[in-house]
Amino acid sequence: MPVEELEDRVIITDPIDPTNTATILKYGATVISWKNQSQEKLWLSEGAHLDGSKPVRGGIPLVFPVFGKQSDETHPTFKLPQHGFVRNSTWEFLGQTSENPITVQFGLGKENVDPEAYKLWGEGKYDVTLILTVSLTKDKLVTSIDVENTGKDAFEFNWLFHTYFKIPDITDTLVNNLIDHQVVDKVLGEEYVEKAPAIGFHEEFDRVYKDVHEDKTLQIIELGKVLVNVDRENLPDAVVWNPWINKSAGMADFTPKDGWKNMLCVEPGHVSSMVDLKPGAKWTGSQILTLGGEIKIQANIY
Ligand SMILES: O=P(O)(O)OC[C@H]1O[C@@H](O)[C@H](O)[C@@H](O)[C@@H]1O
Repeated sequence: MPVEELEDRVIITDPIDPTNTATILKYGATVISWKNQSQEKLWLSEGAHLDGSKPVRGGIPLVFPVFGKQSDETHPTFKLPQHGFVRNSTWEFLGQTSENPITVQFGLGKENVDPEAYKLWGEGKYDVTLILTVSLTKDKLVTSIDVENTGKDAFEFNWLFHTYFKIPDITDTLVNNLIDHQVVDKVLGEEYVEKAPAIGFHEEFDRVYKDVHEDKTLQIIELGKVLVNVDRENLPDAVVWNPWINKSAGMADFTPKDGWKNMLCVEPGHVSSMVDLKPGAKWTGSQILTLGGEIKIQANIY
């Protein structure tokens, strides 16, 4: 069956090769598994809560309308909890929209969000409709988000696909094509220009790369082999995160405790600035994940 709807999740299967599947939890519309030839490509904590009691630690949680915790106390998103309210709301399964590539959609409106949480966003005056489209082919997983302002007031938001990749060993892993981009280093509390042609990992890592041109493919490379290519449409920023030893130890839902060795978040988003959406307007952003292929080196020519 190419689309199987269970009570709490939807499983999609590539009609050409049934060893390619994706599982989307209705809670948060979180993609919790992407298997290619039966091999899992996303990292999911063994301690992740999948029962709707907490945002999922792993997979592809969705971040909206605020990334992190807003520090500007005058902004209408400032009261919201870290990463907003869509990762912890239950989305509606809207059904299948295409057979090949197998594609499904999930929707979220004000009525699906806990009213107490919604009130924290601009005193609850905004109206928004979000549609998540998930599409799976042989070697690709595409997630696209449509944000529509269905209310009378303009609003501003961040968007982020908080993607956790499963990797064999973080110390053997590089991410390329971020050279010469402005970066906010949240660990050092500094902003500078990235000078490494490929970044490596040997301690806690939490950086927001700003305005990375869309033509840049971010490749996760392990021992000279491309694991996955991360492409983006309308998502100018990329967060790269690994909590390492101490941060992982402090997260109750992060298990096994040495799981940081086998995960890396590369997160396409619109987070260093906010999207301003007028009443009636619509905005779309996509994350395109493609497995394998050649190493591609791209300098900052923009
Ligand atoms: O624990 P949370 O809310 O899921 O956030 C996880 C991480 O998400 C990343 O996107 C942030 O850059 C990190 O600073 C943060 O720690």
